[in-house]
Amino acid sequence: MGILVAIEGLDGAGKNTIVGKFHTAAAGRSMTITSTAFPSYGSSVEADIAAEALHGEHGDLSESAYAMAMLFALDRRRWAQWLREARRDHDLVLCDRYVASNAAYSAARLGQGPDGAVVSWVADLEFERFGLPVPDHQLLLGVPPEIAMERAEGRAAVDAARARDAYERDADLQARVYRSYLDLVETEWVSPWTVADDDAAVHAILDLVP
Ligand SMILES: Nc1ncnc2c1ncn2[C@@H]1O[C@H](COP(=O)(O)OP(=O)(O)O)[C@@H](O)[C@H]1O
Ligand SMILES: Cc1cn([C@H]2C[C@H](O)[C@@H](COP(=O)(O)OP(=O)(O)O)O2)c(=O)[nH]c1=O
Repeated sequence: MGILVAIEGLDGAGKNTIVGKFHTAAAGRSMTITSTAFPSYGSSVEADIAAEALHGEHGDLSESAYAMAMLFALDRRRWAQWLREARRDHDLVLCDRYVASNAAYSAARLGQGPDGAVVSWVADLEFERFGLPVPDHQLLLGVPPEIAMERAEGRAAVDAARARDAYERDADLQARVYRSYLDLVETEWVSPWTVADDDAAVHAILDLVP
């Protein structure tokens, strides 16, 4: 039985990059590791519809914070059993975004705090009703909005497939999402958090593996 760790942060913070660093570092410590990423584009219709909405399709769908959160939650629900089995079979299971993404982005969109209605709704929906495992630990990449946005812009400039979506273009939203994440950290939302970046983050999390 290993630990399930959610990696959180803004668009462009470096989540995908750090997952690669975890795989390399885990090999050096001969521990078993597996990872996944949400939204799980290409393998679930809900994730694809959410992405299309964020890129301007489906009329005003992306205007509804609750509709978007439900799509992301339904996408994740498909992975509930995989996640439980992965934690049983590996020392470390990483999720590039997890339920806290839904909490942070929804709260930011609706102008609510960590005790607000949408954050409780997300936790109840995903953990209680959909049976997703509560993460053992959560890592917030402490990269502030200005830097994360620069990185996302740089990525979009070299890779047309990574054109920025409605959330990524909205500097004000990114600033509010970062604040929401810090609120979740401060209230230890659902499990303990570490705020770190780069190698320090990798070492801090690997040291938690039993
Ligand atoms: N520690 C870092 N320092 C500088 N640039 C980085 C760092 N980590 C990632 N990047 C770059 O920033 C961009 C976004 O990284 P990525 O891992 O795709 O972010 P995310 O998955 O959080 O959206 C990429 O172009 C990546 O090469
Ligand atoms: C997984 C997830 C993402 N999001 C948001 C965060 C991102 O801005 C957006 C798309 O996810 P993102 O991680 O940016 O996907 P990609 O980098 O592969 O395009 O959706 C939520 O609001 N809730 C969620 O549960």
